[in-house]
Amino acid sequence: MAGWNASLPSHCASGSLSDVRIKVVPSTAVLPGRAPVLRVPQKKRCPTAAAQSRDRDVHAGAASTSRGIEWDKTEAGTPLEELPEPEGNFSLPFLGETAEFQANHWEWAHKRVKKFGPVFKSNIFGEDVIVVTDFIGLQKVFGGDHKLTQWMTAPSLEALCGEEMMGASKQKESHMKQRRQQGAAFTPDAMDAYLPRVVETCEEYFKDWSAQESINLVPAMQALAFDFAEGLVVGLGIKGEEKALLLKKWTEFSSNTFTFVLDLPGTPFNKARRARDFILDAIRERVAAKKAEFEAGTVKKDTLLSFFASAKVEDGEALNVHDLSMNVLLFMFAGSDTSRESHKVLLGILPDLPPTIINKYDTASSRAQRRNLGDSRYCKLEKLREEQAGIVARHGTGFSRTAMAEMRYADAVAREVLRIWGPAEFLFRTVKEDFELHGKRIKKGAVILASLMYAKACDPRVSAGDHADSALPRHMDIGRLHDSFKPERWLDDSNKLDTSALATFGMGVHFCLGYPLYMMEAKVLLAMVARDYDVINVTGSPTDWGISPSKGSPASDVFLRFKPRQHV
Ligand code: HEM
Repeated sequence: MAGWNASLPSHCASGSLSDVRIKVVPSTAVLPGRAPVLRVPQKKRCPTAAAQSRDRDVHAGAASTSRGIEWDKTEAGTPLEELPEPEGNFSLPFLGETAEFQANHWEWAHKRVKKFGPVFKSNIFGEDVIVVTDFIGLQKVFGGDHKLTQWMTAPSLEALCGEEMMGASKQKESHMKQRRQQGAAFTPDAMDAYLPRVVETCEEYFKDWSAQESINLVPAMQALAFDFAEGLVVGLGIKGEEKALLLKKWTEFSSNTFTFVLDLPGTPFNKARRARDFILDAIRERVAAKKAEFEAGTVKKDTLLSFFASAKVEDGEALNVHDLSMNVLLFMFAGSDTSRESHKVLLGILPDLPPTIINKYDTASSRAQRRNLGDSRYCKLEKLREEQAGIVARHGTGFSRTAMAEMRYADAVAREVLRIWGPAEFLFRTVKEDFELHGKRIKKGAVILASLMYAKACDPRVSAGDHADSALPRHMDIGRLHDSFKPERWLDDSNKLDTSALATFGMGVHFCLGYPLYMMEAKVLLAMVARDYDVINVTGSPTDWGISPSKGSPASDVFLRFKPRQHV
């Protein structure tokens, strides 16, 4: 869901922050293998130990996420009241720095980090915010969730998705309970149950795409992500006009969720509210049927809804049809826009993958052959193909938990795409208690804008200093895949890269529940391309991905051709 998290939609540009606050939803349950874990230290340490640990953290960067952080309120033993507040400017009255921030998030942050350090003040969307730009800050902010900080979202999203449900994310007890319940839909067994549908959906789309001369990337990914979300969350099984109408209503809903809460005919909020009601009507019967199936003991657990219906009852509290419907709405919202944005880049960059990933095929003669062919637009997927060839030889062409687990290179490709161009650029929190960050006092009541994107840009595990002179460092530059795109870094344990390095799925207790589901979709997509297709960019010009993931990316239409090839 593009709105759960990070990047603000452009139509929110001029509102006040209280009208556009980012979203996010519920849940703790079963997190994927190397999800970032934030541990609370047992006791406060002396200033020297704290300083040494800080140095270690600076050098280890986000790697420290995986072994826990120190989020005592004061780091150096100085009383909080004596610490200075972060520096920064508010720029123009009312407008603050919104325009500069929106024009280019990288440059805006980079200039200020150089001047004020990694935590600074700004004014965005009419509100004073404290901007946090490095992993140490992210660890403190997200590690402090429910204690130092509190999750926040836009009032409009809260109104549309149910205040009781959204409000649960703000309080520790209700959030943890919600997360336990919802987490039942994201266990490895649940993932097994979703896999056939993911495979079937991908097969249908590839069949359709390969029958066409070319597909327009953005609308194609919109349809695919909606099908994934609808099919996996609720499983209506609708086709044709009925599905097209639901997608239309879904688009009306999701593109108008961050707005002023003004329910008058013609307002964006009104459009979103009406679309929401249409969707709830469309799913209500299905939801009621699933609940009845569960009560009769005949439920087949193959969608998130079926797990929610079961888990809630197993937890001692049966969810009624309305609550289940709101869960469905929320999870479709959480999963569809974010996945759409990510799949778009995942498939969109394939024709431009650099030969550096080719491995043993990247010989002098193959390079010469490519030069002779003179067609640099042909997708260079050899290393992925090689991995798939091995998996098919060992497990056959079907997809199983074991086969998926062996797709390590596909996993690394998906991660590397998200690291460079993850859809969640930033998240918001409110401050519950004063605390110290980088020697500054962060005061209760402040609003924090945590820049996931900038933190990734200066991640010392990846950056190796190439961030010093340029706002957009080479390792994050999607326009220079030869320099930036290195899936191999995820396979080398000495890099200490864990899921925190993606940042785009958040961190700590609100870490994205849908992460394993997204990765499953991404790996099946990559596996099918690698096995069966050449991907050719037929746009006529190289893809311009734009300034940042949330800024109308790609900048113009991209047309891809999926050309069937010989089986590996
Ligand atoms: C590439 C795809 C995705 C991205 C980039 C993404 C990003 C995020 C981020 C950044 C957060 C944390 C927000 C915060 O801490 O304020 C989050 C939370 C969440 N995401 Fe995702 N998400 C993706 C896919 C999904 C999918 C497919 C689902 C489910 C179908 C999902 C469900 C959730 C839920 C339920 C939460 C709330 C967890 C909590 O608050 O405890 N996400 N997501």
